[in-house]
Amino acid sequence: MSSDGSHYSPGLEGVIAGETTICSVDDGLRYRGYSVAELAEHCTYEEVAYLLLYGELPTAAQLQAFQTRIAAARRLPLPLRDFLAALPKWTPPLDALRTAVSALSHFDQDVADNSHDANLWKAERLLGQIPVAIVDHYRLAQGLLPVPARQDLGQAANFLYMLRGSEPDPDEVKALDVSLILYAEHEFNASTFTARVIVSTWADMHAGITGAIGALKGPLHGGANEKVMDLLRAAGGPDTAAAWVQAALARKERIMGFGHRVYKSGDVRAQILKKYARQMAEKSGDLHWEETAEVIEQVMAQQKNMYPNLDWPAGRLYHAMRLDVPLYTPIFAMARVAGWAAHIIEQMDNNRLIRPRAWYKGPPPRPVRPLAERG
Ligand SMILES: CC(=O)SCCNC(=O)CCNC(=O)[C@H](O)C(C)(C)COP(=O)(O)OP(=O)(O)OC[C@H]1O[C@@H](n2cnc3c(N)ncnc32)[C@H](O)[C@@H]1OP(=O)(O)O
Ligand SMILES: O=C([O-])CC(=O)C(=O)O
Repeated sequence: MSSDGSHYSPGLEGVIAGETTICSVDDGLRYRGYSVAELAEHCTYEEVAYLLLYGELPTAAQLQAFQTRIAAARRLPLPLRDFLAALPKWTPPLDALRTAVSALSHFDQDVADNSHDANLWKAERLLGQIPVAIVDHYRLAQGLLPVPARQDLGQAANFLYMLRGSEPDPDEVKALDVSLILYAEHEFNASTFTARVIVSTWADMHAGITGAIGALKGPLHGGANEKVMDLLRAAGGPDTAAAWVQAALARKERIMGFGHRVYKSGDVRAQILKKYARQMAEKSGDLHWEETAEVIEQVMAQQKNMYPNLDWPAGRLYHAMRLDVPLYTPIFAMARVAGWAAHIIEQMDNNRLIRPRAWYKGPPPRPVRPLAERG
């Protein structure tokens, strides 16, 4: 293929860069053929993670065994916990998680085994370890002792339990669980594609997921959910939000939580999670930010024909649940690890090195002048 740009699409927009059986975005969002709306209504995050990794929804016995294996992995090697405690207090939780996943590779006996089975074992262990890494680091940074994980709780409930050290509220567990399901997978998004590129060199699961967390950080991708509350606070309230967003658009600012590379007329996940964000705000007795968000949605639709993505309700939901903002992108990572791992396994099971070409726009061929002749 020539490098003259005839196949070039900036940002790879619209380019089919691989095959997958995990997720489709064309006919509504589906994981392995199931609509996310149905999965969010009828399943738990663990059922969905099993579906993504193994290709089918689990039977009750398969789910029980899967949950037991994940729960058994819910602890960190002590040297890693000590290292997390030693990080500067201002270390962003997502950066600490990226470091933790990289460090976990040194303690995993199967790190160099890229077989299908070993990749599944490593994925299950990471499903158990990642929430612990997030919460242990968070508590240690606040001078609090980590709370040991519970074996009897699902991912959402155990996360809230470890964070607060108290029995989690069932409504909060359900809302967080739905957000984890909706965040779990999304085809060839930037972080998943990063993971696939990394493992296409025959690196390993931990390398792929460490890189994926790095890619997730940016505010054009996972980092957007941490910007939502800043934006709402800047907008002030329902009475000032329209003028604020119009002025922000006039300044050519991006409204975080709006727009999407694939969805140009709305993201079904944002509709699903909006209901939970509102319910949780009602429960907290404060609808101020829901009402402010409503005004911003109207202005964005009218003026830009642009609609919310999943990060928009997720930021508000987590705020209504009294979670600190720097935990929001780590929660995205804790959910997306199922999708990342499924894609890593799919890539490695049928691998070809991912190595595209670039359209060269630099200087034409020219001779090297010896150092003494330059200047
Ligand atoms: C779960 C997720 O990770 S979803 C993504 C989360 N990210 C965000 O919410 C960040 C805000 N959104 C954005 O920046 C974008 O919509 C993206 C990056 C998500 C997708 O954008 P792309 O498909 O690459 O479109 P692109 O960045 O080329 O933007 C096209 C035009 O729309 C504008 N635009 C895109 N998103 C927004 C936005 N949120 N607010 C205002 N304008 C926007 C751009 O400024 C650009 O305008 P121009 O043509 O006048 O320069
Ligand atoms: O698909 C994308 O570009 C971004 C993403 O991860 C998502 O929407 O969940």
